[in-house]
Amino acid sequence: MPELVEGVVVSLIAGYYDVETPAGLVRTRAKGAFRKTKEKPQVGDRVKVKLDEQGLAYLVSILPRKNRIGRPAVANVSHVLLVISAVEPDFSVQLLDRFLTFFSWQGVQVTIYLSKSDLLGEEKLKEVKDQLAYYQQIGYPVYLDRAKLAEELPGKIGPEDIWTLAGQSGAGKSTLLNFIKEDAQQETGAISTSLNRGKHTTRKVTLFKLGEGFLADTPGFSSIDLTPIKLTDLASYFREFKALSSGCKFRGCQHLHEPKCAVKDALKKGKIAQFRYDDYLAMRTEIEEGRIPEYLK
Ligand SMILES: Nc1nc2c(ncn2[C@@H]2O[C@H](COP(=O)(O)OP(=O)(O)OP(=O)(O)O)[C@@H](O)[C@H]2O)c(=O)[nH]1
Ligand SMILES: [Zn+2]
Repeated sequence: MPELVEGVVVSLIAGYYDVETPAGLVRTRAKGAFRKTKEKPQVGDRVKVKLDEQGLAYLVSILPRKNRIGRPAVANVSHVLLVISAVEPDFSVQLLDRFLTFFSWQGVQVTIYLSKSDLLGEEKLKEVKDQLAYYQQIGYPVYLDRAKLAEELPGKIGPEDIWTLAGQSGAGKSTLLNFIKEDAQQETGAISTSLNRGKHTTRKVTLFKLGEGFLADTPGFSSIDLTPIKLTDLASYFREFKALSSGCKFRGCQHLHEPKCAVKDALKKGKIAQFRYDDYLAMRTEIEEGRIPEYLK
């Protein structure tokens, strides 16, 4: 009786799929019949693997995919570590809001890391910190300290979780990834083999074990496209709006000119930041007109 096990595709190498299973890492080939179908297994896919009597392993099916994001693409991303720089490129809540909205739409949770805070003067840094405090308050974990992030990250990655990095070009994704990998390597010698393998496949993506799940071993991605978002859904991706929307008089309230709107009420009282609301309006226009800002391309 051939044995069927479930696992996660952690890398693609010359026609082979390496699958992490409860029994360890298994190098598999896609089954002939399955290869003919259009669907190709991707890194991050949960798959079923059949082990035959000769000890050969075949990837026989892909379980339903939750999402597929980034370049190179990773399937089933559960969390993004969003790197946003204090300078070069300059910190901007507009940029941050667009990333957060995109990931919310994709059903991905976000942890924010502010890079290059060392390059900012005290006064400017305080401004940025104040703005980030708002995001923390609405539920996004925020880190400014790289060492603290690297230390706490493994504990945040639960079983089945797949994390990847994202952020604007030059934000510091590679720098952070290298730091995290070094830190992880010092903690556990066990993952060093998969880390080394990753080094030779920089254009491809590899998942390495971190915490109880995985972190993608690539600098992640910098471009996102918001234009496919349905306009009437946009407000639901602003988490503090969503939390309040049950208090709006109208179901499906877009928080524009509707009477008795809980979101506009909170805005007036200063509970919702004006910059968030302004961004909501700006993004509505962008989606309506089908254009996205230059820095997101
Ligand atoms: N001072 C300082 N410099 C940093 C920090 N993080 C990154 N840098 C520098 O910022 C530059 C860009 O960093 P990368 O890590 O290459 O940025 P990236 O996000 O991977 O960029 P892309 O590959 O273009 O997407 C490099 O010169 C880094 O050395 C930081 O926390 N402080
Ligand atoms: Zn409303």
